[in-house]
Amino acid sequence: MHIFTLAALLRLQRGVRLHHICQRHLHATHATSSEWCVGQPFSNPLDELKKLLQVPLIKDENLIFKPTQTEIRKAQNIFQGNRVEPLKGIVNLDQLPARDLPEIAFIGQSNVGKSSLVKSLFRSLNPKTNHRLTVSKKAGHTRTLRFYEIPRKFSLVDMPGYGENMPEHFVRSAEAYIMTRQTSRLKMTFSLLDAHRGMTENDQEFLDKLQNSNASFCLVLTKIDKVPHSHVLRAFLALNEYREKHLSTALPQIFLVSSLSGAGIPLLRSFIAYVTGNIRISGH
Ligand SMILES: Nc1nc2c(ncn2[C@@H]2O[C@H](COP(=O)(O)OP(=O)(O)OP(=O)(O)O)[C@@H](O)[C@H]2O)c(=O)[nH]1
Repeated sequence: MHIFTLAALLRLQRGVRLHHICQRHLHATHATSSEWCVGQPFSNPLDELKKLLQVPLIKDENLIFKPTQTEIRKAQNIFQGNRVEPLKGIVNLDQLPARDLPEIAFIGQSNVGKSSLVKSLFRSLNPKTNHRLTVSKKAGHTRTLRFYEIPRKFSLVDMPGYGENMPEHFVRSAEAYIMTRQTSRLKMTFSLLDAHRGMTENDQEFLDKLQNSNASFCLVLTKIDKVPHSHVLRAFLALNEYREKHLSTALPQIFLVSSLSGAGIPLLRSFIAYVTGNIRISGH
């Protein structure tokens, strides 16, 4: 039986030192991006990583968000079957949208893949959004808070990145939005980290700020297509260990995604639909 509830997850802390276990039990592998189970209606890339370890990757499976295929399809319909309205980018918080919708924010180092992820969540059936959401190899491309609204359901907020080419207004725009908006509309902040680069000092600094702010946040490893599974596993375990030691308010679930291949995207859509109150998940 699932015991997953958001409130319960926020209280949970576990003390497993998986990183060290990993060093002893990791199978050598050169599996590549194409081997993530992208085509399956429900596929959590974490399931692929489990095959690389001889010990459980997750101590308590009950903590993992596991929607049914019907629930995943419902979430899919919300993202792909509705009109998406890209709003004008803002920098000043007094210009925040007035509409009373739940909001979800994506934050992370510049170039980590925030815009690509938002684009991937809405992909294909919304050509207008695809057109308006631009990505770039150049770090620091996104300069403003950009809201993508599904009317009457929720808004996704793409943010400028911290680190290289960070806009000078970052602290009073992006950071202030996350720290203050959580008391009203912001339901979850997704903190993105690059599976290829691993966690950087900038990431640690920002995650520590999130922890101290009591924001509801969870971690996402991006670009999992870019490196072998063994590399993703190491990045996952290092991040999980940091979470267990330092980020007691982060949700235990770490999402793995590739905006390029689509791996992990249906699961993330379901989670967003769930935390914004747009679908119910059985047993949770
Ligand atoms: N291989 C791979 N490349 C990706 C993925 N997601 C993003 N990228 C690439 O990474 C670069 C940066 O992507 P963006 O989505 O613009 O990153 P961002 O975090 O919004 O960047 P800033 O606007 O600089 O903050 C682009 O060249 C993307 O094509 C992914 O899942 N896999």
